[in-house]
Amino acid sequence: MRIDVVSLFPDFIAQCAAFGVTGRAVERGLLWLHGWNPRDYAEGNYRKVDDRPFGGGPGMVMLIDPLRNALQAARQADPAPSRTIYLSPQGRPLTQSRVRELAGEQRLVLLCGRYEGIDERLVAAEVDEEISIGDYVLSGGELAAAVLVDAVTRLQEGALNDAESAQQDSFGDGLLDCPHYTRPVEHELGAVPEVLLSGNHAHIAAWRRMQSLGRTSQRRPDLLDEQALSKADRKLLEQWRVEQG
Ligand SMILES: COc1ccccc1CNc1ccc(C(N)=O)cn1
Repeated sequence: MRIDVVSLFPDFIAQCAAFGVTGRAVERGLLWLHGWNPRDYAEGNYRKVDDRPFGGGPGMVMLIDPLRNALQAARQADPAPSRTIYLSPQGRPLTQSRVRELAGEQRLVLLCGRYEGIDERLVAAEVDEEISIGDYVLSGGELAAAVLVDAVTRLQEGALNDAESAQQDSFGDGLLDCPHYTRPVEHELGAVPEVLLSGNHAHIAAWRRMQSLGRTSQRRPDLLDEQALSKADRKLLEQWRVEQG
């Protein structure tokens, strides 16, 4: 997958992606990242990229033309069609199911705003969709873009090894993950749940599913509402609630 990022800090995303799973994906040629700086496409010797907001108010707004020129340069850099996404608090909340859809695209062009945002005429004319990574305000869209890059890269074929993709699946099933434990068995902070030491894989799988269901019902009941629970799941959840007391 090729991802072009239009940002005043074009190397930001590439540096975020340079580690771990995404770094490996870049090395394996599964992810191709390129940054485009609107300042390189700005007029005048001050290379102006922002200006005062019409109607008054604090802060600055990003100008149309430097962004538009950078977006066009990014799109023209590769013949494959691309989808332009603007990361903003006004966007549609990003979910794993949306990540799965975007991971299937050949190309994404990510537009990162700074200051108070971007002239709305550019958004209306050049943006295919606005996405928010959560209900909070950041100093720029770059961190949100880096989150999206990470999430879609993990789903590229060959990006994860077997253990990592199994982990991804346990999250991807729409429930919160179960608790995890490792050595030592005994610790001043407590012991490891017996079932995990039993070697009984059916019991372990049932316990993990029960923990995922219980945690989801306790912490994110909204996610549970979306799940059509099987009879077995409802039984496990009931058992978890009894054990919780
Ligand atoms: C004041 O900042 C802006 C105002 C308008 C647009 C973009 C920005 C850049 N900041 C962002 C970007 C994305 C998210 C998110 N929740 O996805 C949060 N902040």
